[in-house]
Amino acid sequence: MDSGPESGNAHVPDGSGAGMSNLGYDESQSMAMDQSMGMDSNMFMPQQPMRQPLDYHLYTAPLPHVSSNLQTSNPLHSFFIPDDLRRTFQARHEATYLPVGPSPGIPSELGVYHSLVQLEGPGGPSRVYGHPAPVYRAVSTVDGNVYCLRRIEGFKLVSETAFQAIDNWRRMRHPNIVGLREAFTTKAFNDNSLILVYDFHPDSTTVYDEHLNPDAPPLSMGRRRQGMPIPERVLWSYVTQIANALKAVHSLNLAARNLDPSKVLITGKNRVRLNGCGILDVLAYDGQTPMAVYQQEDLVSFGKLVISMCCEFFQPGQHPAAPLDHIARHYSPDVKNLVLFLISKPQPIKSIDDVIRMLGPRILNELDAMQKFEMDPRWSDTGDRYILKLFRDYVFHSMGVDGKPVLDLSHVLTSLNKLDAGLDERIMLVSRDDQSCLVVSYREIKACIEAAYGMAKKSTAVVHPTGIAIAASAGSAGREPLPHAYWWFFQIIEPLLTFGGAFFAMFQPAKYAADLLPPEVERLTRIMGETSRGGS
Ligand SMILES: Nc1ncnc2c1ncn2[C@@H]1O[C@H](COP(=O)(O)OP(=O)(O)OP(=O)(O)O)[C@@H](O)[C@H]1O
Repeated sequence: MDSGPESGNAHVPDGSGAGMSNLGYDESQSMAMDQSMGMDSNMFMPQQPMRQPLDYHLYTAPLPHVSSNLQTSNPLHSFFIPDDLRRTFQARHEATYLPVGPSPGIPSELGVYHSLVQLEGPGGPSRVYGHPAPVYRAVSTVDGNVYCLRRIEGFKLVSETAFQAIDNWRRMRHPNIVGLREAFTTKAFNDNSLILVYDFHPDSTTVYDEHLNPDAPPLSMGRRRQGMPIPERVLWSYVTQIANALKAVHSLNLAARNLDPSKVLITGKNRVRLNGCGILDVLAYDGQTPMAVYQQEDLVSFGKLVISMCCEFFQPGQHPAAPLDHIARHYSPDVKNLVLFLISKPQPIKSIDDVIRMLGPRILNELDAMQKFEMDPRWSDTGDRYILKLFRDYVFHSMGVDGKPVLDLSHVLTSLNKLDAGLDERIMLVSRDDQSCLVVSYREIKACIEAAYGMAKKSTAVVHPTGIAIAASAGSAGREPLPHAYWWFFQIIEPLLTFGGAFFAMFQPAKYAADLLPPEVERLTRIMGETSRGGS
């Protein structure tokens, strides 16, 4: 493993470079210029480049809505990603890659992690864990990804068996739980610390900070916190997602044990995830209490969490009469019934399944809100789309003779260029199960893409005006070098080809774009742009 801050930082350009280019700063070019002029860049440039804030005001606001405009008239702004979406990505990129100078007391390396940055200023002991529990952002040398490190200060491990639940937590992959990667102890901070490594969710906040904490730090880009009261619709959305997470946790014979507003992370619009899972399994390990006891405690804590989300005045330990009265006056009777069920004594025992049964129709609402479309699994297996699906595999998912994936950018570029030219050259497309085989020309594939794109344009403009913005930016052939435009096209339709579905009727740009524009895609796109400019 590398040691010392210098070699540790050698990994940073892989991740932070992507971020820097987003910020409009190309460090490599200026370095190259300095070197070609025989100068030592360190003489003239600070090691850490000064970062200029982005000129957010330069992004155009949406044009005024004109109701008489025909849907087909393609207003100018429909060709660009909506500004709020762009700002969200920008904020996430900054939160992930913004370089920060060395901080006192923070080691430059910690196991396979380097470039540690503390996410919040030093605080006192955590309300949930009893120990100071700062959170750091760090880059892994193993995969180059950014992770979130939770450090429990001043914790001395007495028995290795305290780690036995960690393996189960590591297996947990759930959309409403922050994934735990690993846990270890360290003396790198000059004390005994426990470190738990979680997935990093940039620009996230907690339910406590978003709704309950009047002194919460400001959000990025001047966004306002929602504060209290939490609208009933949002409350049910949170409750459904937390119940969903608890169901998964209890099914794996685990217990969350830290249901608290500060341990529910908001990682997107109304998307919540249980955070800090597994910490109390190590911290408060006794090796005797059966998991069922902790699971019953989870349900009571869940009830208290719902009360906290309804009444800001609720304090742990307070008698529930006043909060329940408040809930009865401000929310529908179902909320009060749910809370009463959760905090009352079990007879003989209650389970998360009972809660899910009580939520019944609310779960359907949540499902509706998340997937306002009819899934048609055969959509991508029929008609022109099937050819596109096979062509997508041919271009981007090549396999070697040994069955292993091969990433060959020249093959990608050549294929996209031929596609752009609409050559009569024929290629053989084979499905992944080797059961179908089609021989088609680039000209025919091009016609399929144009038909699919035209359909997307027509339908998304009617159903979701911003959908067309994504689709249009995917295929903005006039503004990008053409292979580049096709690249984007495939990035956008990738999940649609994979999952099927009447996507034209339900195109959810925020949902897809959030999944589709990760830094890796951006990095690859840049590489492609550079390769094609280099004339390969
Ligand atoms: N997995 C994560 N990814 C990204 N950011 C995270 C992650 N976990 C926590 N954070 C950030 O760290 C901040 C602090 O989280 P933490 O759980 O310490 O809350 P807290 O209110 O300080 O609670 P406590 O009283 O336990 O210290 C959160 O607001 C969030 O911005």
